[in-house]
Amino acid sequence: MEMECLTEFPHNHMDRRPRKRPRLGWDVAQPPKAQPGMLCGQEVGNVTSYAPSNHTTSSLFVKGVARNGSPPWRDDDKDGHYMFALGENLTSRYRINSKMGEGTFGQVLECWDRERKEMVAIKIVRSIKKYREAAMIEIDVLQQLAKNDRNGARCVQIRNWFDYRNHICIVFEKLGPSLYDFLRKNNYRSFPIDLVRELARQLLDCVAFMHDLHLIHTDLKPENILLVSPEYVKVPDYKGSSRFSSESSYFKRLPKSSAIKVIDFGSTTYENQDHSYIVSTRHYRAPEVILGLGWSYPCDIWSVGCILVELCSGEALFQTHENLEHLAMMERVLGPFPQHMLKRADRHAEKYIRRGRLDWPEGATSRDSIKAVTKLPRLQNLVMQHVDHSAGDFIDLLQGLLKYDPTDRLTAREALRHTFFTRDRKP
Ligand SMILES: Nc1ncnc2c1ncn2[C@@H]1O[C@H](COP(=O)(O)OP(=O)(O)OP(=O)(O)O)[C@@H](O)[C@H]1O
Repeated sequence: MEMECLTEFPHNHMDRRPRKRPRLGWDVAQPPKAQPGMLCGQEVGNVTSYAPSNHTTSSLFVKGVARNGSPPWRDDDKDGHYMFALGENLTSRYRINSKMGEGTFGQVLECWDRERKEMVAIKIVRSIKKYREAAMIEIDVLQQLAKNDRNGARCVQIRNWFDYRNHICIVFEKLGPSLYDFLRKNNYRSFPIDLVRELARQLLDCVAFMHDLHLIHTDLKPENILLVSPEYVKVPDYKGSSRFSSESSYFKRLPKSSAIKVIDFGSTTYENQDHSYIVSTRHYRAPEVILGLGWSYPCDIWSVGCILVELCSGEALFQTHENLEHLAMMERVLGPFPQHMLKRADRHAEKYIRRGRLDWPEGATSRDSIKAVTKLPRLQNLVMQHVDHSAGDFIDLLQGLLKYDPTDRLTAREALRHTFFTRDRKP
């Protein structure tokens, strides 16, 4: 089999399913006030020496500009994002190399750490009170995860954090592309089932680890699962190619290593907190969240179920932006909701329910919406379209992860004992 080995996975973010806001270029505002890089945080992990790196010596200045110091002060953009130029410093310790991503909380920059002599990923949180506060909770969670995960193999490792010009900055080990980046670059081709199994095992292991610590991630999605390495191979793939296909569609990419880590603990919550508000990114949101029934650990398990279907089919399972359509899609793929869940729906969700059943298709907003729901296959058929072997085990696992009633849903530990993982498979 012909294989081409490549190393770099580009981080460009054009997306036909845009969930992250595309960012425009930054402008340069320049009040003269230059502020030194203020390092208020603490080194995290097994680094023994820590020296604040906010001092610069005259030898580092070139024509009055601190080569190893901080750039002149600039205003943030209107959303509170930090403005930067590639190549300049973020404190004297870190040099900005490229932009890796952006989310609701801020931007993630690839930076060179002069002290540890390695590339790191730094999340620069927006200078807005609620995001700063959420970042402090994320730091707390990251430190707790690091303390309990000795090998640091499941969750991204925090290296350091500091408060710089009113932006909380969290320094992470640098990881590779997200599973979503990978699917997108692969023209949304599915992953082979043996790879899905490896990814599923690690993801469930991470979720079980977090749940044991009484933590609920609440935002599991392919964007928040990163491959550790950017390396991939190209293998021939003639499935679905036509004579009009471009050459790239005859090949598909496969990661060289299946190792993954979970990121983004900005929405992580403790089990004993109030769980009535809306959580999760739409496509991965559990029915109890939509129906306002309250949620707990099982909402992560539902997200894992949706993610695994997406990895095996290449496409998000519930591509919708609307509650009633979303619930109707669930019924199409998984069968009718239990009456007792619809009866308990809160006041906001009552409008989707009529005489004890979902108000569908009567309540649909358009014909297109009805079409989008009707074209969805049953779960079994969807999996059978993409999986040749292990389909039975995989379907059974998914049915356990996607149980409507959260109390019936598999726990992460139960899922790890499922025959999809344990059955002896001779090569
Ligand atoms: N350690 C890392 N290594 C490489 N890339 C990273 C790392 N951490 C984050 N990224 C990239 O930056 C993006 C945004 O990161 P993250 O999800 O933590 O930000 P966020 O603002 O909390 O996002 P969200 O809007 O999903 O809450 C990720 O999708 C990923 O592409």
